[in-house]
Amino acid sequence: MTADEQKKQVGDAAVAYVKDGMKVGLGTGSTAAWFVKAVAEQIKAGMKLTLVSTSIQTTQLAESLGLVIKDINDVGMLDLCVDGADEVGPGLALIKGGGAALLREKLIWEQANSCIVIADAAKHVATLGKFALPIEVEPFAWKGTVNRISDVLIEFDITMMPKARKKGDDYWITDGGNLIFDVACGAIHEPAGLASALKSLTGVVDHGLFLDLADVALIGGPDGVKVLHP
Ligand SMILES: O=C[C@H](O)[C@H](O)[C@H](O)COP(=O)(O)O
Repeated sequence: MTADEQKKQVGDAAVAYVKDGMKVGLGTGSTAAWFVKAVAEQIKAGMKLTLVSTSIQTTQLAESLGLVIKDINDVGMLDLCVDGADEVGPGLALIKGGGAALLREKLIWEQANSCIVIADAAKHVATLGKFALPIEVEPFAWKGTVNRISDVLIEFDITMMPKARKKGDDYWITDGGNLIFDVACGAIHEPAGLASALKSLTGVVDHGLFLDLADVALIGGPDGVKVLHP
């Protein structure tokens, strides 16, 4: 079973958690895209949902499928958010942001009563950190911010320095107008400590550690979908 088949498998499986009348957050990325497509099928079949999106990319996909995306500020608390991840670790601690959507994703996740992460089996790991941790940085005075990020990383025994994400020769700019730096941590032994130390830095808008946010993980694989809880 290919990774893409597993992504479809979990995107389809997540639809079982969606009930008529719910307010639902749509995640970003190649896995979440399968969920968006499955939701579009449900709506075609008559289900009524209020939908919000975690990125411009997802809004474009949803609208191309005929879905209506509402402004999160007009919707209030969500019943459910379904999104992909780059790594799913112990306790359903996650690394997200491989698609640079981490800030809007985290805002939507924090405004949802229940969050489901969907991923193919290769992303289920014993220790977070093989996937480079994305950090979203305010562009003004970014060099100083990156120096302070590097100091924090050293405190956590992470010796790899932040690397600016680029699109060709240009810096990658997020939907919110910020820069992304990726850190090849290797292994993150203290995710909670690292998360709060990074978040405390002026200039760090947010980072891709999603801790204590996922309520359920659906992990794809040849033996079917595994359902995990924190
Ligand atoms: O910024 C992007 C998101 O956090 C994605 O959910 C994450 O990168 C996983 O994407 P994919 O399903 O394409 O691997």
